[in-house]
Amino acid sequence: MEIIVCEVSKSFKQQQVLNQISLTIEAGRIFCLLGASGSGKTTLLRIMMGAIPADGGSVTIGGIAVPNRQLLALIGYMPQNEALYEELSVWENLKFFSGLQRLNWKTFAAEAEVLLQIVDMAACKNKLVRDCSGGMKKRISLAVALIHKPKLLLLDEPTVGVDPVLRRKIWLYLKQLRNQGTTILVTTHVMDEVSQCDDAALLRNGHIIAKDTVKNLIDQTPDGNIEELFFMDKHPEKEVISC
Ligand SMILES: Nc1ncnc2c1ncn2[C@@H]1O[C@H](COP(=O)(O)OP(=O)(O)OP(=O)(O)O)[C@@H](O)[C@H]1O
Repeated sequence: MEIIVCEVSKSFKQQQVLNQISLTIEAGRIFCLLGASGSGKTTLLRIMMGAIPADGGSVTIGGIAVPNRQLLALIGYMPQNEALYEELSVWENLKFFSGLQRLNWKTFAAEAEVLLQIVDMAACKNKLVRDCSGGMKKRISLAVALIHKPKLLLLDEPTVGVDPVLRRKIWLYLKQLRNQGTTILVTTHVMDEVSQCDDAALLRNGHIIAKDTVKNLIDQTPDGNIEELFFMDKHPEKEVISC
């Protein structure tokens, strides 16, 4: 599902976080939104799915203007801070969220087993979420976002705190989903993650300072390090103080 972000702006009180952001995310690609902590990645993601309103501009997903209740059924959202029920087990959480998406039992059970294997939580499926570690909660949250096989995945820093072996497994799975036509948007401030993606946009001081295929972005740098593009920004604005 193609996402078109058109001149989106957002301020919190006096602080302008997003300044007329325009961006097209092509369907069936893995797109990375890269920016420092506090640069507005989560804010943009939340506007894209209609969780918070923009002050100006518009977002369409698959040609439908956001916010739209029907669209939500097609989106899998993994927030940065897990929104799980601590008093329920891992399995019960998956069951609860699949119920919101009206999955029947058989479809749910088959999909849940597969996802728990992928995020390496199959052996802990009866554990209460409150007894899980931060990294485990992250993995459960990813499984929750995927349970209804969404056409669009919005993943806010999905692999933070995940060990390298599992991270590789998760990326392999995301690429498999991409190959089946799922559009995936991930935010990160970790450069390594960008290389897993097809396209990337760099967010700085409320602006997109570069956007292209990851390959083309790497080719623009002297040493193959996309991070360099932040230093090569030709229009550095006054640093935004975010606290
Ligand atoms: N509801 C809110 N009220 C006030 N300020 C907010 C709110 N949400 C976000 N902000 C501010 O907007 C700025 C951007 O925050 P955001 O969470 O979008 O950044 P981010 O790039 O996702 O950061 P991180 O990588 O640390 O998660 C920050 O300065 C943050 O404090």
